[in-house]
Amino acid sequence: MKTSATGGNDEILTAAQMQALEKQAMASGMVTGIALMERAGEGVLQAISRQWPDVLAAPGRACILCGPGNNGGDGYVIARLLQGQGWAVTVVALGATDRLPPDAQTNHDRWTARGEVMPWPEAASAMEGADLVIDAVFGIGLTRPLSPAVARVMDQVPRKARRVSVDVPSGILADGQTLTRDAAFPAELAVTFHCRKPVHVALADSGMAVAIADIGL
Ligand SMILES: NC(=O)C1=CN([C@@H]2O[C@H](COP(=O)(O)OP(=O)(O)OC[C@H]3O[C@@H](n4cnc5c(N)ncnc54)[C@H](O)[C@@H]3O)[C@@H](O)[C@H]2O)[C@@H](O)CC1
Ligand SMILES: [K+]
Repeated sequence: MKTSATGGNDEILTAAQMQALEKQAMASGMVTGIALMERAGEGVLQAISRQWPDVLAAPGRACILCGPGNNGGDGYVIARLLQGQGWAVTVVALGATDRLPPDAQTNHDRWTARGEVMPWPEAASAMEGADLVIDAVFGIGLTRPLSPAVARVMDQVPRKARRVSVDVPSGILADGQTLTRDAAFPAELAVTFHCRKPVHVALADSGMAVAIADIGL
């Protein structure tokens, strides 16, 4: 199996088990959600560097697709970190950006102090010519098939770009059940957190690179 571990461990947790673990860690005061989100964003960049050592060394143009939950929050962290490394970053948001969960909202607001957020209908033009496309649309919170408007964008992701999914490729359920619409982000690399979720085993077997980022849980 092509698992390039960047930390984490060998267990496999379902989405519900992972959510419970994060909740417990935050409730115990061991870590805050905002710290976990920052580590998640940093972990994705570290995993990209390990997968393709040349990519981050030569800043280019990145497009980050951000969803309505905490997976989107990770995307806003990545946008800020990439911009700090000299990348030209375009962020595209799915849905309203004033009703995000608190940690995602904080990172959205940190991003908008630095750059713009484009609305979802502009996703295809925003991705055009990008060297790196990051999928932070849905993670372990996905519960149903992508809407047609989201599925269409997944088909338009430029294949010349390096394509990275945060946690789980959007459109695929972390626990591996099949959805009625099979559109999903065409990731080359998926970077998950703490440990793999059930679907990462099958994704790695199908040839996708899967990295595990240690977020200190
Ligand atoms: N503080 C935290 O909770 C952390 C969360 N992390 C990230 O947060 C992700 C989980 O975040 P969330 O639980 O907010 O969930 P997601 O961000 O995966 O999904 C957001 C919301 O989208 C809605 N949804 C589900 N399927 C949909 C569909 N097909 N179309 C439209 N809307 C749909 C659901 O209501 C869901 O809550 C993880 O995958 C990981 O990337 C990491 O940042 C680590 C810390
Ligand atoms: K994702």
